[in-house]
Amino acid sequence: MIKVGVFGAHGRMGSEVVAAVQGAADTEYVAGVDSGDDREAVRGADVVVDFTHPDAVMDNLRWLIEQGIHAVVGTTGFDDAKLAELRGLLDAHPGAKVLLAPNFGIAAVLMMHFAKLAAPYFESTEIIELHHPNKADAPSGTATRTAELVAAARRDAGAAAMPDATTAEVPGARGADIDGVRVHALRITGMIAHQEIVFGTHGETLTIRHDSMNRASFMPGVLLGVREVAGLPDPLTIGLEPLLGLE
Ligand SMILES: NC(=O)c1ccc[n+]([C@@H]2O[C@H](COP(=O)([O-])OP(=O)(O)OC[C@H]3O[C@@H](n4cnc5c(N)ncnc54)[C@H](O)[C@@H]3O)[C@@H](O)[C@H]2O)c1
Ligand SMILES: O=C(O)C1=N[C@H](C(=O)O)CCC1
Repeated sequence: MIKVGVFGAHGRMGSEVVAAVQGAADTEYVAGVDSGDDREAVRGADVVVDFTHPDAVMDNLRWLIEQGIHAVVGTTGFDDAKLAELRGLLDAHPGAKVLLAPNFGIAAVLMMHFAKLAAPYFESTEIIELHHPNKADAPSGTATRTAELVAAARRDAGAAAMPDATTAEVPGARGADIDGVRVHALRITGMIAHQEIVFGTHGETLTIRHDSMNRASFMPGVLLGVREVAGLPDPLTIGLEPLLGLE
Protein backbone atom coordinates (compact mmCIF):
# COMPACT_ATOMS: atom_id res chain seq x y z
CA MET A 1 0.00 0.00 0.00
CA ILE A 2 1.24 3.50 -0.84
CA LYS A 3 0.62 5.87 2.07
CA VAL A 4 -0.70 9.19 0.73
CA GLY A 5 -1.26 12.62 2.30
CA VAL A 6 -3.05 15.53 0.65
CA PHE A 7 -2.22 19.25 0.91
CA GLY A 8 -5.19 21.47 0.04
CA ALA A 9 -7.52 18.67 1.17
CA HIS A 10 -10.61 20.90 1.52
CA GLY A 11 -10.25 22.47 -1.94
CA ARG A 12 -11.99 21.64 -5.22
CA MET A 13 -9.15 19.39 -6.38
CA GLY A 14 -7.85 18.26 -2.99
CA SER A 15 -11.24 16.86 -1.94
CA GLU A 16 -11.39 14.82 -5.19
CA VAL A 17 -7.88 13.52 -4.48
CA VAL A 18 -8.88 12.44 -0.95
CA ALA A 19 -11.84 10.48 -2.41
CA ALA A 20 -9.67 8.94 -5.16
CA VAL A 21 -6.97 7.86 -2.68
CA GLN A 22 -9.59 6.42 -0.32
CA GLY A 23 -11.21 4.57 -3.23
CA ALA A 24 -8.11 3.01 -4.80
CA ALA A 25 -7.12 -0.52 -3.81
CA ASP A 26 -3.36 0.18 -3.60
CA THR A 27 -3.34 3.51 -1.70
CA GLU A 28 -3.91 4.29 1.97
CA TYR A 29 -5.07 7.78 2.98
CA VAL A 30 -2.91 9.14 5.80
CA ALA A 31 -4.27 12.67 6.36
CA GLY A 32 -5.34 15.88 4.70
CA VAL A 33 -3.87 19.29 5.49
CA ASP A 34 -5.49 22.60 4.54
CA SER A 35 -4.70 26.25 5.36
CA GLY A 36 -3.60 26.67 8.98
CA ASP A 37 -3.34 22.92 9.71
CA ASP A 38 -0.11 21.35 11.00
CA ARG A 39 1.77 19.56 8.21
CA GLU A 40 2.99 17.01 10.78
CA ALA A 41 -0.35 15.22 10.14
CA VAL A 42 1.12 13.71 6.96
CA ARG A 43 4.29 12.40 8.62
CA GLY A 44 4.49 8.72 7.73
CA ALA A 45 3.16 9.29 4.20
CA ASP A 46 5.23 7.97 1.28
CA VAL A 47 3.74 10.56 -1.09
CA VAL A 48 1.94 13.86 -0.59
CA VAL A 49 -0.30 15.31 -3.32
CA ASP A 50 -0.39 19.14 -3.40
CA PHE A 51 -3.29 21.08 -4.91
CA THR A 52 -3.06 24.35 -2.96
CA HIS A 53 -2.19 27.81 -4.29
CA PRO A 54 0.66 29.28 -6.32
CA ASP A 55 1.69 31.36 -3.26
CA ALA A 56 1.72 28.33 -0.89
CA VAL A 57 3.18 25.49 -2.89
CA MET A 58 6.91 26.33 -2.59
CA ASP A 59 6.77 26.41 1.20
CA ASN A 60 4.95 23.05 1.19
CA LEU A 61 7.53 21.54 -1.16
CA ARG A 62 10.44 22.84 0.92
CA TRP A 63 9.02 21.01 3.96
CA LEU A 64 8.28 17.78 2.05
CA ILE A 65 11.73 17.66 0.46
CA GLU A 66 13.41 18.26 3.82
CA GLN A 67 11.39 15.33 5.26
CA GLY A 68 12.27 13.07 2.28
CA ILE A 69 8.59 12.68 1.30
CA HIS A 70 7.81 12.34 -2.43
CA ALA A 71 5.49 14.97 -3.90
CA VAL A 72 2.92 14.87 -6.70
CA VAL A 73 2.13 18.49 -7.47
CA GLY A 74 -0.83 19.81 -9.45
CA THR A 75 -0.64 23.38 -8.18
CA THR A 76 0.17 25.77 -11.01
CA GLY A 77 1.89 29.17 -11.24
CA PHE A 78 5.48 27.89 -11.47
CA ASP A 79 7.95 30.26 -13.17
CA ASP A 80 11.67 29.88 -13.90
CA ALA A 81 12.65 31.29 -10.48
CA LYS A 82 10.46 28.79 -8.59
CA LEU A 83 11.72 25.89 -10.71
CA ALA A 84 15.35 26.91 -10.06
CA GLU A 85 14.63 27.07 -6.30
CA LEU A 86 12.98 23.64 -6.47
CA ARG A 87 15.96 22.10 -8.28
CA GLY A 88 18.28 23.63 -5.65
CA LEU A 89 16.22 22.15 -2.82
CA LEU A 90 16.24 18.69 -4.42
CA ASP A 91 20.03 18.90 -4.95
CA ALA A 92 20.53 19.84 -1.31
CA HIS A 93 18.26 17.04 0.01
CA PRO A 94 18.61 13.94 -2.17
CA GLY A 95 15.93 11.30 -1.58
CA ALA A 96 12.61 12.95 -2.31
CA LYS A 97 11.23 12.93 -5.85
CA VAL A 98 8.88 15.60 -7.19
CA LEU A 99 6.43 15.12 -10.06
CA LEU A 100 4.98 18.44 -11.14
CA ALA A 101 2.26 18.39 -13.80
CA PRO A 102 0.24 21.42 -14.91
CA ASN A 103 -2.50 19.05 -16.03
CA PHE A 104 -3.22 15.49 -14.85
CA GLY A 105 -5.95 14.90 -17.45
CA ILE A 106 -4.74 12.15 -19.79
CA ALA A 107 -6.59 13.77 -22.72
CA ALA A 108 -5.05 17.13 -21.82
CA VAL A 109 -1.56 15.61 -21.91
CA LEU A 110 -2.40 14.13 -25.34
CA MET A 111 -3.63 17.57 -26.48
CA MET A 112 -0.24 19.08 -25.54
CA HIS A 113 1.58 16.23 -27.28
CA PHE A 114 -0.49 16.61 -30.47
CA ALA A 115 0.13 20.39 -30.42
CA LYS A 116 3.87 19.77 -30.24
CA LEU A 117 3.63 17.43 -33.26
CA ALA A 118 1.51 19.88 -35.29
CA ALA A 119 3.43 23.06 -34.51
CA PRO A 120 6.18 22.86 -37.19
CA TYR A 121 3.60 22.52 -39.99
CA PHE A 122 1.80 25.86 -39.42
CA GLU A 123 2.76 29.54 -39.82
CA SER A 124 0.50 30.68 -36.98
CA THR A 125 -0.41 29.18 -33.60
CA GLU A 126 -2.40 30.81 -30.81
CA ILE A 127 -3.86 29.36 -27.61
CA ILE A 128 -7.20 30.11 -25.96
CA GLU A 129 -7.68 28.75 -22.45
CA LEU A 130 -11.05 28.89 -20.68
CA HIS A 131 -11.46 28.27 -16.94
CA HIS A 132 -13.80 28.89 -14.00
CA PRO A 133 -13.53 32.41 -12.53
CA ASN A 134 -12.14 31.20 -9.15
CA LYS A 135 -8.77 30.43 -10.74
CA ALA A 136 -5.85 32.44 -9.27
CA ASP A 137 -3.31 32.26 -12.08
CA ALA A 138 -3.47 33.40 -15.70
CA PRO A 139 -2.62 32.12 -18.15
CA SER A 140 -3.19 28.57 -16.93
CA GLY A 141 -0.28 26.23 -16.27
CA THR A 142 -1.51 24.05 -19.13
CA ALA A 143 -1.57 26.95 -21.60
CA THR A 144 1.88 28.11 -20.50
CA ARG A 145 3.32 24.64 -20.96
CA THR A 146 1.56 24.20 -24.31
CA ALA A 147 3.01 27.50 -25.52
CA GLU A 148 6.50 26.44 -24.40
CA LEU A 149 6.18 23.06 -26.18
CA VAL A 150 4.90 24.72 -29.39
CA ALA A 151 7.68 27.32 -29.28
CA ALA A 152 10.37 24.65 -28.78
CA ALA A 153 8.99 22.52 -31.64
CA ARG A 154 8.96 25.58 -33.93
CA ARG A 155 12.52 26.49 -32.94
CA ASP A 156 13.74 22.91 -33.55
CA ALA A 157 12.11 23.03 -37.02
CA GLY A 158 13.70 26.43 -37.82
CA ALA A 159 10.25 28.07 -38.21
CA ALA A 160 10.11 31.81 -39.00
CA ALA A 161 8.41 34.25 -36.60
CA MET A 162 4.61 34.16 -36.84
CA PRO A 163 3.05 36.81 -39.11
CA ASP A 164 1.33 39.66 -37.21
CA ALA A 165 0.88 43.14 -38.65
CA THR A 166 -0.50 44.65 -35.40
CA THR A 167 0.99 48.12 -34.80
CA ALA A 168 -1.86 49.69 -32.78
CA GLU A 169 -3.08 47.66 -29.85
CA VAL A 170 -5.25 48.16 -26.80
CA PRO A 171 -3.02 46.55 -24.11
CA GLY A 172 -3.94 42.88 -23.74
CA ALA A 173 -5.91 42.64 -26.99
CA ARG A 174 -3.35 40.25 -28.48
CA GLY A 175 -3.07 38.17 -25.31
CA ALA A 176 0.06 37.27 -23.34
CA ASP A 177 3.30 36.50 -25.18
CA ILE A 178 4.66 33.18 -23.86
CA ASP A 179 7.88 32.33 -25.67
CA GLY A 180 6.54 34.03 -28.83
CA VAL A 181 3.14 32.28 -28.70
CA ARG A 182 0.02 34.37 -27.97
CA VAL A 183 -2.16 33.02 -25.14
CA HIS A 184 -5.68 34.31 -24.40
CA ALA A 185 -7.25 33.55 -20.99
CA LEU A 186 -11.04 33.52 -20.44
CA ARG A 187 -12.68 33.16 -17.01
CA ILE A 188 -16.27 31.97 -17.42
CA THR A 189 -18.82 30.92 -14.79
CA GLY A 190 -19.96 27.35 -15.42
CA MET A 191 -16.70 26.23 -17.01
CA ILE A 192 -14.08 23.95 -15.43
CA ALA A 193 -10.95 23.69 -17.63
CA HIS A 194 -10.84 23.93 -21.42
CA GLN A 195 -8.29 24.83 -24.08
CA GLU A 196 -8.07 25.34 -27.83
CA ILE A 197 -4.89 25.52 -29.87
CA VAL A 198 -5.57 27.17 -33.22
CA PHE A 199 -3.08 26.49 -36.01
CA GLY A 200 -3.15 28.15 -39.41
CA THR A 201 -1.34 28.00 -42.71
CA HIS A 202 -2.31 28.96 -46.26
CA GLY A 203 -5.82 27.67 -46.98
CA GLU A 204 -6.00 25.38 -43.93
CA THR A 205 -6.52 25.65 -40.21
CA LEU A 206 -6.46 23.04 -37.48
CA THR A 207 -8.00 23.41 -34.03
CA ILE A 208 -7.19 21.01 -31.20
CA ARG A 209 -9.61 21.30 -28.28
CA HIS A 210 -9.69 19.69 -24.88
CA ASP A 211 -12.48 19.90 -22.27
CA SER A 212 -12.43 18.75 -18.65
CA MET A 213 -16.07 18.13 -17.76
CA ASN A 214 -15.43 17.54 -14.04
CA ARG A 215 -12.55 17.31 -11.58
CA ALA A 216 -12.76 13.52 -11.32
CA SER A 217 -11.25 13.56 -14.82
CA PHE A 218 -7.87 14.46 -13.31
CA MET A 219 -7.81 11.53 -10.87
CA PRO A 220 -6.46 8.70 -13.09
CA GLY A 221 -3.45 10.91 -13.81
CA VAL A 222 -2.99 11.84 -10.15
CA LEU A 223 -3.13 8.18 -9.07
CA LEU A 224 -0.65 7.26 -11.84
CA GLY A 225 1.68 9.92 -10.44
CA VAL A 226 1.24 8.62 -6.88
CA ARG A 227 2.11 5.08 -8.03
CA GLU A 228 5.13 6.09 -10.13
CA VAL A 229 6.75 9.07 -8.41
CA ALA A 230 9.13 7.10 -6.16
CA GLY A 231 10.58 5.22 -9.14
CA LEU A 232 11.13 8.20 -11.43
CA PRO A 233 14.73 8.51 -12.62
CA ASP A 234 15.19 12.24 -11.91
CA PRO A 235 14.60 14.21 -8.71
CA LEU A 236 12.25 16.57 -10.64
CA THR A 237 9.91 15.45 -13.42
CA ILE A 238 7.77 18.04 -15.19
CA GLY A 239 4.67 16.76 -16.97
CA LEU A 240 2.98 13.37 -17.07
CA GLU A 241 4.36 12.61 -20.54
CA PRO A 242 7.20 10.26 -19.49
CA LEU A 243 4.76 8.22 -17.37
CA LEU A 244 2.59 7.73 -20.48
CA GLY A 245 5.49 6.87 -22.80
CA LEU A 246 5.09 10.20 -24.66
CA GLU A 247 8.22 12.28 -25.32
N1 LIG B 1 -2.53 19.93 -12.49
C1 LIG B 1 -3.84 19.79 -12.68
O1 LIG B 1 -4.31 18.84 -13.34
C2 LIG B 1 -4.78 20.78 -12.05
C3 LIG B 1 -6.16 20.62 -12.13
C4 LIG B 1 -6.96 21.51 -11.46
C5 LIG B 1 -6.39 22.54 -10.72
N2 LIG B 1 -5.05 22.68 -10.69
C6 LIG B 1 -4.39 23.68 -9.85
O2 LIG B 1 -4.49 23.25 -8.50
C7 LIG B 1 -4.49 24.38 -7.63
C8 LIG B 1 -5.69 24.30 -6.71
O3 LIG B 1 -6.87 24.40 -7.46
P1 LIG B 1 -8.32 24.26 -6.76
O4 LIG B 1 -9.31 24.61 -7.80
O5 LIG B 1 -8.40 22.95 -6.07
O6 LIG B 1 -8.22 25.45 -5.70
P2 LIG B 1 -9.07 25.59 -4.33
O7 LIG B 1 -8.94 27.03 -3.95
O8 LIG B 1 -10.42 24.99 -4.47
O9 LIG B 1 -8.27 24.68 -3.29
C9 LIG B 1 -7.02 25.00 -2.76
C10 LIG B 1 -7.04 24.57 -1.29
O10 LIG B 1 -5.72 24.72 -0.79
C11 LIG B 1 -5.83 25.26 0.52
N3 LIG B 1 -4.55 25.86 0.88
C12 LIG B 1 -4.06 27.10 0.59
N4 LIG B 1 -2.83 27.24 1.12
C13 LIG B 1 -2.52 26.07 1.74
C14 LIG B 1 -1.40 25.59 2.44
N5 LIG B 1 -0.30 26.37 2.64
N6 LIG B 1 -1.40 24.32 2.92
C15 LIG B 1 -2.48 23.53 2.74
N7 LIG B 1 -3.60 23.94 2.08
C16 LIG B 1 -3.61 25.19 1.59
C17 LIG B 1 -7.00 26.23 0.45
O11 LIG B 1 -7.52 26.54 1.72
C18 LIG B 1 -7.96 25.42 -0.41
O12 LIG B 1 -8.78 24.59 0.37
C19 LIG B 1 -4.45 25.61 -8.55
O13 LIG B 1 -3.11 26.03 -8.71
C20 LIG B 1 -4.97 25.06 -9.87
O14 LIG B 1 -4.50 25.78 -10.99
C21 LIG B 1 -4.24 21.82 -11.35
O1 LIG C 1 -8.97 24.69 -12.27
C1 LIG C 1 -7.79 25.02 -12.45
O2 LIG C 1 -7.27 25.98 -11.85
C2 LIG C 1 -6.98 24.25 -13.40
N1 LIG C 1 -5.70 24.53 -13.46
C3 LIG C 1 -4.75 23.85 -14.27
C4 LIG C 1 -3.98 24.83 -15.12
O3 LIG C 1 -3.69 25.95 -14.66
O4 LIG C 1 -3.60 24.47 -16.24
C5 LIG C 1 -5.27 22.66 -15.02
C6 LIG C 1 -6.70 22.72 -15.34
C7 LIG C 1 -7.57 23.17 -14.18
